[in-house]
Amino acid sequence: MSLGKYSTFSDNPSSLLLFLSDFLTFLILSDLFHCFYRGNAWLIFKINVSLADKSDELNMKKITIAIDGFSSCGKSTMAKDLAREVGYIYIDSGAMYRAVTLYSIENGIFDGDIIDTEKLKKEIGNIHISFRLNKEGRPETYLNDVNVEDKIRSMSVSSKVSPISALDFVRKEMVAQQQSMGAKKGIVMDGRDIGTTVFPNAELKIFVTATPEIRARRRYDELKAKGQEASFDEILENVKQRDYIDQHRDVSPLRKADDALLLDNTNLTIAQQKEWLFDQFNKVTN
Ligand SMILES: Nc1ncnc2c1ncn2[C@@H]1O[C@H](COP(=O)(O)OP(=O)(O)O)[C@@H](O)[C@H]1O
Ligand SMILES: Nc1ccn([C@H]2C[C@H](O)[C@@H](COP(=O)(O)OP(=O)(O)O)O2)c(=O)n1
Repeated sequence: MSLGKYSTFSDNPSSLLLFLSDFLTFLILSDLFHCFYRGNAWLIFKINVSLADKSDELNMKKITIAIDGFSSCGKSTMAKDLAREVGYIYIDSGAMYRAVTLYSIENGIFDGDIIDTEKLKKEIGNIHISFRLNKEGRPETYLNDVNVEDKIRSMSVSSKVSPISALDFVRKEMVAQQQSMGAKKGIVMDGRDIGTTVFPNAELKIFVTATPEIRARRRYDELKAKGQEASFDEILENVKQRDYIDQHRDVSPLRKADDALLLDNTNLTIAQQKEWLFDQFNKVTN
């Protein structure tokens, strides 16, 4: 039997070296081939996975998320976090009622605590509210193209916003604007009536609550951190008053939608409530 060029090991010992060197070359080449093949296979796998990811992204069902609850319990904090992470639009519906209140204060619609409803009704069409991202990517509220983000959080607005938001024609206008903002889904909106009136078919509804004292403490800390004048007792009183007015008004009173999940975050940190909300989002979307 011919062993070709290796047939004469015994005759020529150098042929053994030749055989070993060829064998080694074969091993190296086969290893290289393997690496190359596996490398390409890995690359193809990665391309497929990322294409699948992309198509998942493109086909992913966008949902509507409604977060309602009592004043100052952390609704917008959790809503903003979720919206940023999942690439949804975030709308603070309370900011819209606050902007209408600021407009009313600045345009002679208030006489003390009395509201000139006829004047406001005539002017409601002149009130244009929009949200724009600031340099840090956080949404800020604009009233007729003027940034009013800080002004609308002041105590003078907080103390007048509940009666303004109880007016039916104000609510009708705001709800219409909110519904058009959420027409394409992929939105997180927080407020008082989002799960009950604005988006009754929202796929995920959350109702947040915490004790009035802890909510007042959170708001107090926030105002202090911004360097604004604040009295804890005044804030606590305002929180309680607004809870009452918001729950007892005729139009869209604050209440938990039957299909909303209840979250009492009195003893939760911001990170814990964020994690809880993400879990709920994943349950609905996966
Ligand atoms: N779980 C929490 N623990 C402590 N502070 C919180 C928590 N959630 C929110 N906050 C803080 O409380 C304040 C009110 O929160 P915010 O999200 O504006 O409430 P809401 O939108 O319900 O009025 C903010 O300063 C926020 O940073
Ligand atoms: N969807 C909404 C959102 C807010 N409101 C009203 C009731 C609230 O007292 C005011 C202010 O809302 P906002 O969410 O800014 O109030 P807090 O941040 O919780 O203090 O607006 C409402 O009636 N309906």
